[in-house]
Amino acid sequence: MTETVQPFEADVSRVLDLVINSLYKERDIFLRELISNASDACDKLRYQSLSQPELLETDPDLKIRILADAALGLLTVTDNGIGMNREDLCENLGTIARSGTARFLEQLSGDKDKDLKLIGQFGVGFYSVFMVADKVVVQTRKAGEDKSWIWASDGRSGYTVQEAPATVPRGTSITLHLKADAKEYLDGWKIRQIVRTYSDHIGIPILLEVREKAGDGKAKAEEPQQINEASAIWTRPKSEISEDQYREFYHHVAHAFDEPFARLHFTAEGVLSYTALLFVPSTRPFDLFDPKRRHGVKLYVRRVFITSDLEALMPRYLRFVSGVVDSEDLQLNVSRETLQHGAVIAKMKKALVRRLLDEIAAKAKASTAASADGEAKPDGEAKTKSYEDWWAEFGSVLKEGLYEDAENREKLLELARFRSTHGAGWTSLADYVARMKEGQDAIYYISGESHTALRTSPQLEQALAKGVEVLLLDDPVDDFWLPEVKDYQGKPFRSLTRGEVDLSAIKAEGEAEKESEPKLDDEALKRLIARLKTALGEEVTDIRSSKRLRDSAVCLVADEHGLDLRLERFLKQHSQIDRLSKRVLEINGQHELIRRMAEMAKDETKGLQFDELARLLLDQARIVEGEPIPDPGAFSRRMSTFLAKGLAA
Ligand SMILES: Nc1ncnc2c1ncn2[C@@H]1O[C@H](COP(=O)(O)OP(=O)(O)OP(=O)(O)O)[C@@H](O)[C@H]1O
Repeated sequence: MTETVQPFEADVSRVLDLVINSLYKERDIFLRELISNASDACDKLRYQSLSQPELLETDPDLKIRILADAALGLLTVTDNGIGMNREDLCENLGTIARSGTARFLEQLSGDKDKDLKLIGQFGVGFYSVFMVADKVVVQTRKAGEDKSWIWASDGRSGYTVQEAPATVPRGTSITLHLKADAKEYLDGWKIRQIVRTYSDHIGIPILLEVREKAGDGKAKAEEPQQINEASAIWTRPKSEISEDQYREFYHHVAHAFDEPFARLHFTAEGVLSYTALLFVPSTRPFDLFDPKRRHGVKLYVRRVFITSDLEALMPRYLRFVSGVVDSEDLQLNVSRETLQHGAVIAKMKKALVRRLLDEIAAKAKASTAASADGEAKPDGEAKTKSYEDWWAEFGSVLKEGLYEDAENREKLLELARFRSTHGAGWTSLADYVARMKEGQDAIYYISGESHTALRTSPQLEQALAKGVEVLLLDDPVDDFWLPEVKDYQGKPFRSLTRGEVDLSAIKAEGEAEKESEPKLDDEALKRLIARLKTALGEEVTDIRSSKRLRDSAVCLVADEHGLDLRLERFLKQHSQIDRLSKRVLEINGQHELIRRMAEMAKDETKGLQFDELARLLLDQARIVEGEPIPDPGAFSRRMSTFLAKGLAA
């Protein structure tokens, strides 16, 4: 019975093209992908058999077999795991199920080197077989089902699925018709070398059988031999695991292909007994902000895989962590529901989070020490990322913990890095506090869309003149944790764009007071403010003399009890609020324009002109703040009128 060829989903075709054309030099990885999938399939079956032992049929010893048949030019990888039915085949091998795929494809630039790096991070899975095979046949039967299926494809036109004429053993068998230039994969030595390099961490036996072509044209068979250690890597002593083995295991569990940034491997004994082998990636996964992102930490109970998406095991803000936690205490047949709310998981989570944060802190410390040394790193270390570079990719996620996890807030604040007016790089809060000026009792910050634009905000003029450091917060998540966190080491966080800010108590050496310049006296200021209030009436909540401005004439700030300016804009953009609230307008009594306006305010014949100027001033403050001006046409007319007057004078 033949079936018509079904086309691959568009994404699959694109990924196939990329894989075949760009990863050519690394084609050994196809075998790693097949073994990785086979091992996952065995894990899934072992778990399901806990509640349905009959699924194991008469074949309970889970294993992976590789058969290299030189006479036929075929390489077959077989597992007796969970298997696939017709729907599984179409869904898993005809589409790309992974949620980040679309974003991954969007990020491809057409620049071969860059794309290669991306593909390396993404992982290519099953489709990598088409680098070495011009035809692939999958025979499979799902555990507990009678029907067997055959899926076949040349990796170009699409695929066919049909029911197999005879029942096949449970599990999946994938046969590659090797291309003429890929016959090296029939060599036992080559296969052993690939398995040693990439798949040595696999916890179930991998058996290899090689059939060579004998002189008489007939096949000469070798007895199948086990070619791996077949012990789960996390159960082995640390001293016996090489860096390469750790890395390959990380690639397997995380479905990632970067260097891990940090690793945690330990066994806890006592009230709770478990082993954890966890990894922190160095490159941000594509789907880090995808709500459907699969959870990265797998739960095992006494070496049996249980689940890979137990939310209770890792907090959301550590969703980039992947690896394995293997418990000795849990019941094997306990339901997911019970696990999710169980005390054992909660306790493990607490300990895991603490140790992970400590490990990241150790990385931060080592990275700072290394950059302070300024020594050239040995070759092996050159690849490791600095903590700051790592933070740039993962900081926004970790900062979610500042409002989600009050218990670890202190640790997270120590880990956090920010842009600030002190240099171009990142700073820690500890370093900020160490640099605070005499008389300074708060950590000043300003938040907005980009730290480069923030550097020239009028609201930080006084602070800059006094040498007071200001954090430049340009990550939207900052607006969410700040209201919760309030202080660091007893020093409150203080926004420069909200409420009244008075820096006069801060003593700063060599402070260049603008003493020489004339200043409006209190009386004149009061009068001007009253006059501005009549002109701008309903448009602002208040008008006051500024203690934060130095060079600019005006700026906007939010009410002490209102939302910070940027948070409000952010909420509006995301339709969480209908409109922005009214602002406070601050004026700089030392600015020439403000002084001239004070003069103008005394002259009643210039009333209309004053009103126009006041509106122009307010619009100017809005523009600097990046806020919309309500009537751009009127703004432009006023501007032209005053410019023309200025030129005529
Ligand atoms: N030997 C197998 N037995 C059972 N299911 C399999 C087997 N091989 C592949 N699959 C199914 O096909 C899916 C797609 O496999 P593929 O290798 O392309 O992606 P993946 O394993 O999900 O992720 P990655 O690309 O990172 O390896 C798997 O998730 C699995 O459901």
